[in-house]
Amino acid sequence: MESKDDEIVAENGKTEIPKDGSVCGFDSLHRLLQSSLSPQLFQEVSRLLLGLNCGRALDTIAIPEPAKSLSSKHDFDLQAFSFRAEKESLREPRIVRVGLIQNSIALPTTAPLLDQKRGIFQKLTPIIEAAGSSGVNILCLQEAWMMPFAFCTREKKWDEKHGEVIWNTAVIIGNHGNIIGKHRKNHIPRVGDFNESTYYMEGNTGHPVFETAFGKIAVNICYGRHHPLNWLAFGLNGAEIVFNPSATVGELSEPMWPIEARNAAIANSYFVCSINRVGTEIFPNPFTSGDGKPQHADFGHFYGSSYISSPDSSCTPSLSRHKDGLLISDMDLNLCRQLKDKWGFRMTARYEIYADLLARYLKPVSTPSHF
Ligand SMILES: NC(=O)NCCC(=O)O
Repeated sequence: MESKDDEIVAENGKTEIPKDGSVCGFDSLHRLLQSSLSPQLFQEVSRLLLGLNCGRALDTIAIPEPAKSLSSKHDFDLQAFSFRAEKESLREPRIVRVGLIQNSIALPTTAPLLDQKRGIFQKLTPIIEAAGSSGVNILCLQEAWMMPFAFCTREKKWDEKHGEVIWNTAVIIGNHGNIIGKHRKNHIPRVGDFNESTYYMEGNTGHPVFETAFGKIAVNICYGRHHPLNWLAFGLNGAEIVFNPSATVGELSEPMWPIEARNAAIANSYFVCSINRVGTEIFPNPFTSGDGKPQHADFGHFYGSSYISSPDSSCTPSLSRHKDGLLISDMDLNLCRQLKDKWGFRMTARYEIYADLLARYLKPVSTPSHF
């Protein structure tokens, strides 16, 4: 449901941010534009904002009735698109259907941990069923999807089983329930309230790419999206789709969100699937983060807005800024090779120069003996 009831500009001239996390009463910027502009203007604005895929706007996919009714019954955003590739003479299209789920937590952070986990499982069940009934081949959830993003308070309340080295790990599960592999988050943030380095260490799994029945996939966990060489490494290892399960808040990163993943998709000729959690999570004990802000108990608004970027620079509209959601997309993986051939970024790269620079940059500088 869309409403325009929220005031956008207050009497003092300052922009008011709606407290429900909507974009002035709309689910997303795209929906705001759609409702505010004439169809012709909206089409032109969408072309400029989202780009074109093989010269045309993305097609939407007809969503099966069972998925539609789950979305209206459980009030989650549901959108579906399709990225095409040019027809090739030697290869058949390689179309894979991907689903991304964004969600808020189900219970207050003060509820017993197991109840919280159960609550999230319960709210995710219909969304996962909608993905299944839509024929999704690969489904990705957000970072730390089964818990509040509690890595702000620096408190540690767990038993001795968790006392040793911990990593933030994404597990890749095959379509027979088998574990295909895992990836441990490479870059751990120390920014704003993201005090994650208190909890877990930098990953040691490198940049694995998993060869699945549906394509070569990799996972770049959240803050890793700010590191272009991290994206590059997944590309050099052969990824065709890189998932970026995230947890980030509006005040910190929202202007960066539509840019970084899209740029990575372009620069590395692969698809990027960006997922962010939804909602405001409030913790029992106020905390500070050494950034001069007064102590506070909430993490700010996790702004959802999950979306998919393609190697040809087109992207889907994003999911809701404040509601749970499922984004489905078909993608013809032949597009990765086609864009490599067109732009030749891999061929024209000067890796030897960068390798040399990095080797020199990493050499220890000699320090005076009195240090
Ligand atoms: N979860 C996480 O790494 N968040 C860091 C903040 C950001 O990268 O926007």
